[in-house]
Amino acid sequence: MSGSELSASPQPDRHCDPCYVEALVDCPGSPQVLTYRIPTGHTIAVGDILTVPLGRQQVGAIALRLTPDLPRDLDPGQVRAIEAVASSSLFPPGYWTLLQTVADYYHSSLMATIRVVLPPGLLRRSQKRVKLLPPQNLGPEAPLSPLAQQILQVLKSSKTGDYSWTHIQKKIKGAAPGLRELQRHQRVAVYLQTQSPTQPKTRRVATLIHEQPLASSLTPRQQEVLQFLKQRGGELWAVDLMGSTHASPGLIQTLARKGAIALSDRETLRLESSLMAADHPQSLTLHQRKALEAIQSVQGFGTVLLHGVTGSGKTEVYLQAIAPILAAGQSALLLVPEIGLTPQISDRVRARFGQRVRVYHSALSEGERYDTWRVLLQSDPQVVVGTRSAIFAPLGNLGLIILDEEHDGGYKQESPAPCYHARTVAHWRAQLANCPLILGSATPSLESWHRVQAAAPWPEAAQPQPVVPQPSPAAPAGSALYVRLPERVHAQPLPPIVLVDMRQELQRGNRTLLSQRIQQGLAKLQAEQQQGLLFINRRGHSTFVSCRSCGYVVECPNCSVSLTYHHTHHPSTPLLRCHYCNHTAPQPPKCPSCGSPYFRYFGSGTQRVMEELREQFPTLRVLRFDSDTTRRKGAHRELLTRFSQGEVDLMVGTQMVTKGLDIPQVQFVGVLAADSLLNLSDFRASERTMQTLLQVAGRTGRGTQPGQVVIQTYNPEHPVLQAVKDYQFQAFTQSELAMRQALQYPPYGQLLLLKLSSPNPVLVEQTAQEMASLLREMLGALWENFALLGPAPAQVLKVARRFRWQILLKLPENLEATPLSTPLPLDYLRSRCPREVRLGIDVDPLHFG
Ligand SMILES: Nc1ncnc2c1ncn2[C@@H]1O[C@H](COP(=O)(O)OP(=O)(O)OP(=O)(O)O)[C@@H](O)[C@H]1O
Ligand SMILES: [Zn+2]
Ligand SMILES: [Zn+2]
Repeated sequence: MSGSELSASPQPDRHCDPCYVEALVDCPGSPQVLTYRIPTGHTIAVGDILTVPLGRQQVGAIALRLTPDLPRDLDPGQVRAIEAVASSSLFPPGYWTLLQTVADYYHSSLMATIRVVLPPGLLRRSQKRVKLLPPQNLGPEAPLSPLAQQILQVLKSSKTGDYSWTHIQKKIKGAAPGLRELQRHQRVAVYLQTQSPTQPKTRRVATLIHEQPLASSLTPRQQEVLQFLKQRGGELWAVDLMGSTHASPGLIQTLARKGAIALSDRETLRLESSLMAADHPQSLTLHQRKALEAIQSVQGFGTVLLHGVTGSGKTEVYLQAIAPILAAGQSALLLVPEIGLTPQISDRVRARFGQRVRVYHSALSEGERYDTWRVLLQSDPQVVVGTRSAIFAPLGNLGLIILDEEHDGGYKQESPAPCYHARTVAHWRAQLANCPLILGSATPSLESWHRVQAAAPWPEAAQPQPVVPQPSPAAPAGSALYVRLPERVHAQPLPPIVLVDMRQELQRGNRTLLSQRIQQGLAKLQAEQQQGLLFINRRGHSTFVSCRSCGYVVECPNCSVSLTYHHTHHPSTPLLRCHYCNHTAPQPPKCPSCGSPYFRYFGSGTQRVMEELREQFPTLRVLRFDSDTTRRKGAHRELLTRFSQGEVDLMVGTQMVTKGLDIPQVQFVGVLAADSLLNLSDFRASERTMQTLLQVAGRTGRGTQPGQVVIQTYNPEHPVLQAVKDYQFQAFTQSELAMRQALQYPPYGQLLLLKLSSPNPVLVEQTAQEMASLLREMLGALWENFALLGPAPAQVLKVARRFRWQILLKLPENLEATPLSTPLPLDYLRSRCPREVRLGIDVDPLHFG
């Protein structure tokens, strides 16, 4: 299997007999591919989880390849047989091709890919167990050796007559011959138990049987509880019934005794679910209808870039595109870039499709992930809503993939390897499933924009050609459609954007964080019963703390960055925290260097703004929404509900407030320091600024009133800010693309970042230099326009006591979603890397820190 052969492989032959299997074995330390014999009578398919012998242990393995022949160098006598198939049919067809493609393209191993993708514990060891068999009356029992009798004694001491083999071995030295003897005499059975990572969870369910049981009469209170149960469809979890009716467990028991209800334990899957009022498809606007038609015109694989301004009703288009897929018995995947967006979107999807909706993201517990995986494997049509890892959800019959906010950096995995981008993987997955891929955004990425540039906008475009699954993962040019939703659903105007020059504010004597315009906006909120959002690019209190007399800055002992001041609420101790390694220390009362008690706080994080708001607007009800306040499970949903129900006037937050919120009462959006977005030393800074600002602006004016956006900056003439002010997305994109082309940055060339780190600062620098010259030599011969930038120390040289260097490769071809045509000598580089130096590879990197 190689990355360039991307076609769904047919289900492997299940009757390969006799034959061998190459299995990826979960060896301690590093996984290996080993060959095993398949005992006659066993059938195995690629992807089955196996239990195989390794040394004296039984370990987990995944069947990778079935083969009739042994490799020459293996002696058939030495090849061991697999012990058992622990579970089969765990993966949909084509799934292994997808994983192999990911591993190849991102220069990672298949095992690393599997670890990122599969629910943890799927490969966990199965356990060999021994159990007593009931005595058989086959005449006089044969005499047993003392060793065998000893084993029997141990087994008899167990209530269930059953122990793990490890336990028996611990009790009795050299027990193996005894066990064989007992097996021969059919006194014991040896079996394998796969350790399910979690036990199935059961819950008590109450089911209505008789409203008026004949045998005995019911009290009014009991009738009341029954009525409630009836209204809710006749079946509820017992805890929910008690919770909603305030009935005691005793009352529920009585109802069961009287024959009015039945109580039973039912296995529950740990799946998120909430009761949703059902909703119905909206009648589409003209633009939405055209977009839907375009999507439905795609036969087989093809991409559709849905470019719809904020509030244009993209979600409704997604929902109506999903409906016929489900009706046809297929499943759909809907991805969002950030976990904070899953409650909002999954609520909307559930309201439409009810119980067929599953939520899948990495913050699920081990048990939840495992359970969801099990449910997804059933063939029912389902909708999976999730973050980037959900692109690997094991749906068999996939009919549609949608990436909402496709431009968002949250789709890129930073660590651990493989550093995949869900959009790139989505292309491959859609291709394998031969289904459409919708990329939706108000501010498409330059990558996606570039891809469809050649395509004329629908419906002027020529009818897209029927798409045959392509042998190469690159999207065939003919199947990329571009569809626009140019206006909001009720044709509301986009909110006007005002740039405020903070230099002038200072001249006028305003030294606070809030310009006059923002102050005015906030002052109106309560009076007019409206809500507002305040966006700050940073969390925490301030970027750093320094001594007023000597300038000393408190730094992280492990990383070369200053610590950030955190002060959640008043009586709590102010803390200094490192945003790289999470090192935390109390704020020192005196300067460690000169002893002065006076400190200065630079920058403006969410906490600092909260304090300033409290001083200037004491009655304003403010909510903080950032990664500090949303750490708890369920916190996102809770805070958003409080906000959407009008319990607060203003929400202050980081990136999280910029996306997805659809609340008509939001009439005001303030952006505190636009410059902090622009000044990132990254070639994508302009693109990201544009996207972030247009997204956050789009949160307002979604009701009947136009809304207002105020952006504070020290640099109002900046071309990006000017483009934002006039909503000149297209013009901006064109000029940005021209610049990228001139510099051969993506989407015109491909980047590859080699990241080296080591506790030894000298060694890591030396290794980086050596690798750079090796690469220059080897790649320079291959590509004329190839460029190697660096080696250079990473922006933050030291993180968690490791020194970091990097090498950036700029490769000339437009290779997004195409495995490199020329293999890089990365394995060779890895082999040249000293043990103390770690080498990480980031293909198509988004962050260069
Ligand atoms: N055809 C329609 N008729 C009436 N209301 C609609 C229609 N389509 C969408 N809406 C409503 O318009 C609002 C905005 O839609 P939606 O949130 O889907 O926009 P969006 O394009 O996803 O926005 P954003 O990119 O800003 O998140 C929602 O409240 C939605 O219920
Ligand atoms: Zn000092
Ligand atoms: Zn640190």
